[in-house]
Amino acid sequence: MFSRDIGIDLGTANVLIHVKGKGIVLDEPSVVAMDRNTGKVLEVGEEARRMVGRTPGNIEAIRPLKDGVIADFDVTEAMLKYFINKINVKGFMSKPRMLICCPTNITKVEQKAIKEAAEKSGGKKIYLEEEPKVAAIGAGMEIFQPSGNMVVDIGGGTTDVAVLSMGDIVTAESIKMAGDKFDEEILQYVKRKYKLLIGERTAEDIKINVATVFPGARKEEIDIRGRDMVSGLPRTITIHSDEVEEALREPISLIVQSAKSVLEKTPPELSADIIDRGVILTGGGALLHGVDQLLAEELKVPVLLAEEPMNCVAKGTGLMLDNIDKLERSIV
Ligand SMILES: Nc1ncnc2c1ncn2[C@@H]1O[C@H](COP(=O)(O)OP(=O)(O)OP(=O)(O)O)[C@@H](O)[C@H]1O
Repeated sequence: MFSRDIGIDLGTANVLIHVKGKGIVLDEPSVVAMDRNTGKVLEVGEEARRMVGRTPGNIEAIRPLKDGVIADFDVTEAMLKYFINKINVKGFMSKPRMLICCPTNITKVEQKAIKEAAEKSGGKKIYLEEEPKVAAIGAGMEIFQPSGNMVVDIGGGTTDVAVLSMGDIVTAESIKMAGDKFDEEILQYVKRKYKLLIGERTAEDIKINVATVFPGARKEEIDIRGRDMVSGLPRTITIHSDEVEEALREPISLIVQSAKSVLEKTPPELSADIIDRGVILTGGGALLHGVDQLLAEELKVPVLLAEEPMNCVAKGTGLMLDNIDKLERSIV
């Protein structure tokens, strides 16, 4: 018999759904393709992502969550319902309880709206939880002990830095600098340096395949294609790791600064624990080459990359659902 509780990581870049007793059952990009004229949803998730930058005039591929906030609420609601229905085609979950992790900076009105959307998708009771806390739990940190744990969660839209103790956030910061902005910086760099226009997907390929943020730590190169800004014709160039390191130097320094400022506000006893336990990196952006090395050098504490960093929040919702009856009192 299947359990009825589900956990949802409603991310800027990806949505993951964890069903109690089954694990992660859905992992899809947060993209919706719509017909501009009729407002009809055409595709959701991976199929819609393939269309980004390749749609004809009447079709639009939308990312409804941007910069860690909900940019288009109706589309977010449609996407959430689509994914919940997708995992529940056989109707095995009637009236599940849902634990949803959504961007940190959303307003009370948006929180209420997400709850309503989840209720309309069949949820019996909806809980919302803060992302860094769930990411830390999913990364295996013992956050319920009276000791300091620090997590840096680098997603698509936001980076959340938090120090947790006894199950709660002690100090935290959330900045709108994460994976999407890295792509944008790479795109702008190629435009400036080579007068070549490239798409978001190409910029992401560069980031994943050749980028590093630790000077000299990676020596790769990749051929990329785009449109020459002068001739208007397609052109291929080769881009090297060192160039991408230069392009990402400023954006990554904002993440380093944010982590430093959280450490500066952390009570000394907890700081001492962080020296012993290290900082844990979660989120897809944590996979960016050299982030762990750079943070370790700058913060002067050990920095460890979580196992499967992109799944930490979804795994964390699963662990929280195991204790949901105990947690009911403490979460919204
Ligand atoms: N190997 C990699 N190297 C660098 N970046 C990567 C890698 N793999 C994935 N990413 C980036 O991780 C980001 C997505 O991470 P994740 O799924 O954790 O975000 P999210 O939870 O949807 O976002 P948010 O937490 O901001 O709402 C994307 O920007 C993606 O390009």
